[in-house]
Parts: sequence; structure tokens; C-alpha cells
Amino acid sequence: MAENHDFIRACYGKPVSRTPVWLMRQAGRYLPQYRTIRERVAFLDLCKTPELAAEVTLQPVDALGVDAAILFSDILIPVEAMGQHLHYQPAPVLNPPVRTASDVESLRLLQPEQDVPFVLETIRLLRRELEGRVPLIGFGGAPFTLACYMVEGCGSRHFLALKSLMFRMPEIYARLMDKITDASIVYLRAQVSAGAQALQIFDSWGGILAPTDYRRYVLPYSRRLLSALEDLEVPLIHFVKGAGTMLDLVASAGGHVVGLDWGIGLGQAREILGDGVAVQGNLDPAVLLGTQAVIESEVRRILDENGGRPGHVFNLGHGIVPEVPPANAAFLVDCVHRLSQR
Ligand SMILES: Cc1c2[nH]c(c1CCC(=O)O)Cc1[nH]c(c(CCC(=O)O)c1C)Cc1[nH]c(c(CCC(=O)O)c1C)Cc1[nH]c(c(C)c1CCC(=O)O)C2
Repeated sequence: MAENHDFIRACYGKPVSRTPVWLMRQAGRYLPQYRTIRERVAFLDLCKTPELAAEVTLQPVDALGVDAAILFSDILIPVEAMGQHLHYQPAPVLNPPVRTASDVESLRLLQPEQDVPFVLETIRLLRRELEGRVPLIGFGGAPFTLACYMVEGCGSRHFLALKSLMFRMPEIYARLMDKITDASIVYLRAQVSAGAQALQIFDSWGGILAPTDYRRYVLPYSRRLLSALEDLEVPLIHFVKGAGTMLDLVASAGGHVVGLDWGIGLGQAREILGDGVAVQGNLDPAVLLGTQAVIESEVRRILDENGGRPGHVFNLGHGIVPEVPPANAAFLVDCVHRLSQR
């Protein structure tokens, strides 16, 4: 039963035998076994081949001993199914960018079984292969982060195309966000039907807005998404990168766990959030480039900041970077387990 795993218990604020840990982007280029597969398969093909996607999902579970597996895919996979052409170089590029009312109208609503069967098949395969070893996390981008990529057509420093749409043509922006939210609801519900045992919403760019703009242009959609998933009876993790000054708003969107980056101390975040919600985080991924002594003392500091309260899932504050030695990632997982043993 998934409910007995420390990861699921921690998400719900229940007592655990030791602090569970997984790492955002735990499957990826820092692992030589991932690079071996990528030498012969393009990233998108990897995402679309269930046997291979399942294999790379399991690599960090085997190599690091993390307490959860996360589906190997990308937040932009459903966007391709909505009608934008997607490729990676390796940063994602979406064509043509969404800029006008008619661009928004021509986006299709997602039909997961038909449009992204490979995602659902990967989840089914993983549940069989995991045999209950650790829970499987499904995920999606938050509506705002997806809109950032869809409107810019690629990553960006300031996301000015997105912000000009938002501030000049708010009705078109709202229509786009509504369509993305609708697609995300059916997409994430389909992941749980296929067997995902927790969901994480990635709002990688939510922190580029002023809190008042976040409240107005992002929060209503994230809230609608999270509340449409509430009846699924799986933990919902809401990670907004750069949200340190507006964690109260992030928590008000709903969900069981607030993901934290390293821009705020975990203790300070818990002061703001209170006991009603669990937290996930929040080691700076760059610490994994440091010595093992530094890694250990940072783990100790974060566990101390949490102060033994239930409802903490240890994680990085953002994705692991390709330069990290795998031995350091394994050492991190071991430290969290060893230092938090109850
Ligand atoms: C913004 C975003 C994306 N994708 C994702 C986010 C949100 C998290 C975050 O902020 O980092 C989420 C994501 N992307 C990937 C996963 C897999 C699951 C996991 O291990 O966490 C997850 C959860 C695989 C991936 N997604 C991507 C890779 C690298 C592809 C490769 O092998 O070349 C992987 C393993 C490509 C990708 N995909 C994306 C970018 C910006 C890039 C290029 C940057 C980079 O190279 O890291 C979009």
C-alpha cells in the first residue's frame, strides 16, 4: 500500500521512520547510465518509448536509493499534443509561438489516451516494475510555466513576450491560461488513473512576477488545477521556483506539499506556512558539487531547521545539474536517511 511509504506519509504530515528524499530531475545527464541510452536515442524519442522511459525512471531509484520514482517525461509533452511543434536542442523550442487570439483558439484540448498514450503506458509499466518498492510521482507544468514556453517559443531570461501578452491583452492571456488549465486537469487525472501515486506541479517561472501579479495572473489557474485534482486521493506537491516572498499565496492555491527552493530558510518557510501543509526541499543543487563534508553539514542544517516536525520531504531546491558526481547524489540520500533516523 502506497500509504505506508514514508514519502506518502510525509506528504500528508504523518510520522515517518526517517525523512524521505528524492531529487528533482533525478533521472538525467549526471548519470552515466542515462548518457549511455541518450547516445543512441533522442530525448523526445526516449520520452515516447515506454520501455526506455521506464528504464531511465528506475536508474536513480537503483543507483541512489531515493524514496520515490518520478515518471521520466517533460512538462512540454502535453503542449505538443495541443498543437505546437516541439523539439529540443537540448533546450526546448516550440513552434509557432502563441501570440494572438487565433493562435490560442487553434490550440486543441488534450485527449490523453489518444494523444499521449506513451505517458500512460510508461506509468503502467513502472507500477508493474516497481512492485511497490517506492511510490511513483507523476507531474505536469503549472499553467503559468507552460504559458511562458508556449508564448516565448523557448526559454527566456525575462519572458517579455509572455508579460506583454499578459499586460496588453489580458483577455487573450486569460483564454490561453484557461485552455492550458483544462488540458492539465485531464492530463494529470489520466496519470493518476494509469497509476501515478502522487503529483507534482512545476511552476518553474512563477517567481518572475511581483506578488500582486502572481495573485492576479497565476494563482486563480493553479488553484483551479489543484482543486480539480483534490478528489484523486494522491498527495499534490506544488513547487513554485522563486516564491520565497509569497509562500502564503502559493499555499493558498491548495495541495498537500509546498516545494521550496533555497531562497528561503526551511525554518522560516515553516513559520510562514504553519502546520497545515507539508514542505519539500530545499538544498541548493550546487552544494552537490561541493565536498562530502559540506553536503553532510548542509543536510544537517536543513534537518535542524525542520526541527523534527512531521511533513518534510527532503529534496533539492531545483533540478540536479549534469555536472554533479553521482557518488555525491548517493551520499546525499544516505546522509538524509542516516541523520534523520528516528
Ligand atoms: C522547465 C521544465 C522543463 N522540464 C521540466 C521543467 C520543470 C522543472 C525545472 O524547472 O527544471 C520537468 C522535467 N524534465 C524532465 C523531468 C524528468 C523527471 C525527473 O527526473 O525529474 C522533469 C520532471 C526530464 C528532462 N527534460 C530535459 C532533459 C535533458 C534532455 C537531454 O537528455 O538532453 C531531461 C532529462 C530537457 C528540458 N526540458 C525543459 C528544459 C528547460 C529542458 C532543457 C534544459 C536542460 O537541458 O536541462 C523544460
